[in-house]
Amino acid sequence: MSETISPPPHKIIGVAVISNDQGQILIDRRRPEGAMGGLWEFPGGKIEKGETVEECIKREINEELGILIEVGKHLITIDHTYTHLRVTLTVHHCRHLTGIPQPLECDEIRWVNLDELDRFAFPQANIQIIAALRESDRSHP
Ligand SMILES: Nc1nc2c([nH]c(=O)n2[C@H]2C[C@H](O)[C@@H](COP(=O)(O)OP(=O)(O)OP(=O)(O)O)O2)c(=O)[nH]1
Ligand SMILES: [Mg+2]
Repeated sequence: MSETISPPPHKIIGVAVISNDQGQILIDRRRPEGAMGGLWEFPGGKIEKGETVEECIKREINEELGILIEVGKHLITIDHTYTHLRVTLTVHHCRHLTGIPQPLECDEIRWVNLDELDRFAFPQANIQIIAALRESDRSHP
């Protein structure tokens, strides 16, 4: 009998690093159940058919947090393979426009300063996002 090895599922995700006028960044805590439960992340979700990454990010942020944002420059794209899952995270800088963020699909939301990010537990792939964010902050604070 032969066994076939299938590759892990691959999720293509648009991710927002949302800044406010105080220079803080919005992070959310994933619900305790399910994959990466309880870890903090930058809000975002799966790109739907026919959608650009910018459209996806805007839609997901409105669905998950009930706010409007402006999607700005591309920050970084990360391809990361977890034990049973591969993710491609396309991350954009975004600016908060209107609405108070609500935890509609997550456990908790916080506005944090860049130097506070180390206090929160993120998925492995986010190490590169946070490094890129610090780098971009150094070059244009
Ligand atoms: N939104 C977001 N997802 C991240 C980050 N880092 C990271 O590894 N991921 C992973 C976690 C998830 O597997 C995937 C995001 O997919 P998703 O939010 O659409 O899906 P999910 O797993 O929460 O839930 P589901 O809709 O598949 O049931 O990307 C991050 O900073 N933000
Ligand atoms: Mg999501």
